Amino acid sequence: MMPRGPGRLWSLVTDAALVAVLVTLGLVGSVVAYRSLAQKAAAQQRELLTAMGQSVVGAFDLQLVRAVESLQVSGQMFSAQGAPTREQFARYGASLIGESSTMTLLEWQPVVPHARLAEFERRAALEQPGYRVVEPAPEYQGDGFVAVKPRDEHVPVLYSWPETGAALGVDMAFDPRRMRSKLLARDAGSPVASETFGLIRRGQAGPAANGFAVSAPVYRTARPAGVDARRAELVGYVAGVIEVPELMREAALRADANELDLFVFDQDGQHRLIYSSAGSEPFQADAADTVLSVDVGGRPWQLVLRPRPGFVGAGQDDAPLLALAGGGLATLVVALAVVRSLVIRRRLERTEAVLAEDREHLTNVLAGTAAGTWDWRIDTGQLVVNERWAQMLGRTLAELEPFNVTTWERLCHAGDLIEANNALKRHLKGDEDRFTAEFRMRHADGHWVWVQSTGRVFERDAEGKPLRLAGTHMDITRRKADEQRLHDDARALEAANRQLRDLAIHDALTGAFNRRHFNDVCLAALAGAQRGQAVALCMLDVDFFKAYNDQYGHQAGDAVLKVLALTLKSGLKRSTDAVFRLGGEEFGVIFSAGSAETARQFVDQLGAALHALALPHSQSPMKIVTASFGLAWWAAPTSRLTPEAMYAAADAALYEAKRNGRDRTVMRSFEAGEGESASLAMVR
Ligand SMILES: Nc1nc2c(ncn2[C@@H]2O[C@H](COP(=O)(O)OP(=O)(O)OP(=O)(O)O)[C@@H](O)[C@H]2O)c(=O)[nH]1
Repeated sequence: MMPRGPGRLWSLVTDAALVAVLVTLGLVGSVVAYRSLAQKAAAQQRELLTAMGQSVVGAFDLQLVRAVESLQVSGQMFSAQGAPTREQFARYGASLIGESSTMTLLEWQPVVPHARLAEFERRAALEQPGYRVVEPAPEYQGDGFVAVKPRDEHVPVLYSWPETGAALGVDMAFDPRRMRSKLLARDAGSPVASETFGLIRRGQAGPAANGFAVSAPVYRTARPAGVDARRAELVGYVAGVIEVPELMREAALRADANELDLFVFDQDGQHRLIYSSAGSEPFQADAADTVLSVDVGGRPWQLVLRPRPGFVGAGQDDAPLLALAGGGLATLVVALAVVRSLVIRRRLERTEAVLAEDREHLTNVLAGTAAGTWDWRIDTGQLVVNERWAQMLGRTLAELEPFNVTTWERLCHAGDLIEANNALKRHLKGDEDRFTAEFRMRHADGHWVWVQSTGRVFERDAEGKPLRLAGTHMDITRRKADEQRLHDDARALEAANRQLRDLAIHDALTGAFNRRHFNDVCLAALAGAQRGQAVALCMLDVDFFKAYNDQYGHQAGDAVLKVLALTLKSGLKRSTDAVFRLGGEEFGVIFSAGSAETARQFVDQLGAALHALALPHSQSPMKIVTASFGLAWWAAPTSRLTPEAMYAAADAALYEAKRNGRDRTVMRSFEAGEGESASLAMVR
C-alpha cells in the first residue's frame, strides 16, 4: 500500500534527501576531480614552462659563458704577455669576435693615471691620429664629447675591434656605474659584467643600443694573488661589449616559437627591466609567469616567461574543465535517472494501491454475492477457482485436486455440457460480448446444482487469439426451481383454462359442442363458404324419445344421447366438420359437401350408422332408436346468410321429416344465393 499522510511526506523527504546527497556527492566529486586535474595541469604547465625557460636560457647562456671565458683567457693572456699593441689586439679581436657573435666589440681599456694622461694621448695619437681621451657631454645623445675631466685614473678605450663605431678615446671612468663592474673585476681577478646602459658608439647618432660590458682585468704579472696585489698590478681591462637585443635574439625566437613572451630583469640593485619581447608594454606580474635566474658574468639576471593565449601547453587546461563538465553532466544524468525511477516507483505504488483497493472491493463484492470465481488459461487448460466455487458443490478445493478444466467437464451435467461449450465458442469467436451459460453440476451428496456461469476473455495474443478468460459461478438452483414451479403452474393454468373453454363450448353430457358454440362455428363455416365453398347444416331429433325415457328411464335416455353423439362424431369427414347438441334430444351437424348429392349421402350414412346400432325402442314403431334429419345445403352462400337463417332452414326441413313420419331425411338445397332451388326432398 502507498504510504499516506505523514508516512508519505516522510517518504518524499527521504527521496528528496537521496537525490540531494547524490547531486552533492556528484558535484563535490566533479569539483575535486577538476581541482586535482587543474593542479596537475598547472604543475605540468609549470614543468613545461621551466623546461622551455631552460631552453630559452640555453640559447644565450652558453655563448655568454664562452664570451666570459674568452675574456678571462684574454685577460690572463695579456697579463702574462704585457699590454697588447694595436696590431696584436686587432688580430686577437678579429679571431675572438669572429668566434663569438655575442660580443659586438672587444676593447682594450688601459688604466692611465691622470699625471700621465698627456703622455698617453701623445703616444696614442702617433698610432691613431687625432686620438684624444674624452667623455660624453652631459647632453650626450650618441654624439657630443667633451675633454675629459681630471680624475685620479682614466680608463680610456685605446683599441677596439672592430674600430667602426667603437668608443675610442672615451674614458670609462666618467661613469661610476661602468667603473663598478671593472673595479669588482680588478679585485676578483676575473671578468665581471656591468649593468646595462646605453652603449656609447662614436660616430653613430641616434638612440644608443642597450647593452653591457664584461670587463676582464689585465695585470702586469700573471695571476697576482690578493686584492692589494691586483690593485697594484692592474694595467687595464679587456672589455667585451654585448648588446642585449643581440644577446637575446635567439632566446626571443625560441620563446616566440613556443608562444611565450620573454622579459629580462637585472636584479643587482634595483629590479630593472632590460629586455622585453612584448614591445613597450609596461610589465605587470602575472600568476602564469615562470621565473628563472641566470648568472650573467657575475650579475644576477631574472628571466620571466609568460605564456601567450596560443601557448602550446594551454590546451591541457581543457581536461579539468571537461572533467568538471563531464562530472556535472554525469551527476545530472544520474540525478535525473534516480528522480525518474523514484517517479516510476511512486506511480507503481499508486497503481498498487488502486489495485489493492479494487481487489478488496472485488473480494467484498464477491463475498456479498456468494459468487465462485474462475480463471482459465485456454492454452494450458489450467483452471484456477476460489474456495466458494468448490463450496457451491459441497466440496473443498483440496478434494478436487488435481484441478484443471476437465474437472469442470467431469462435474458438469452431460445434457448441459454441449450448450455450455457452444456458448463458450460463440464468445471466443466474438459473436457474443460475454460468455453466459446455465448448467447443472454434481453436488457431493449426489444432487444437481444449477450454476450460472458468466465471464469474458481478458487476455489475447498479438493476433487477437484469446489466451485467458475469467468469470463467476452463481448458484441458481433456487431460481431454477422457482422457474420450474412457475412453468408448471402456467401449464396447469393453461390446462384449466382450456378445460373451462371446453366446458363453455361443449355439452357436458355428450361432449358435443353446445348451442352457444353453434353460432361461432356457423360463422367460421360461412367465412370459408364465402371463399366459394358449399356449406351444409343437418339437424336431427330422436324419434319418440319421451316414450323412450318413459320406457327405459332417463339415464338410459342419456346413454342413448351419448351414443348418438359418438356415432355422429365418428361419421365426420373433415376437421372443420362439427357436431352440436342444440337442445334436449336435438343435434346439429355442420359439414362441408361439394354437392347436394354428397351432402345427402353423408346424412344417409349418419342415419345408417344409427340404424346399425339397433338400440331397442319398444315404444317406437321402428322398434329401434331412430332419428329424423333435416338437411339444408347451400351451393354458394352469400354474406347475407346467417347462422340463424341456416338454423331455420334446417329446422324447417327437420320439421318436415317429423311430419312426414320420422326416421327419414328431408333436404333443402340452395343452388344459388339464398333462394331455395330444390323443394323438400324426402330421402328416406
Ligand atoms: N333422458 C333424457 N331425456 C331428455 C333429455 N332432454 C329432453 N329429454 C326428453 O325428451 C323428450 C322429448 O319429447 P318430445 O319433445 O315430446 O318428443 P318425442 O317424444 O321424442 O316425440 P317426437 O320428437 O315427436 O318423435 C322429453 O320427454 C324430454 O324429457 C335428456 O337430456 N335426457
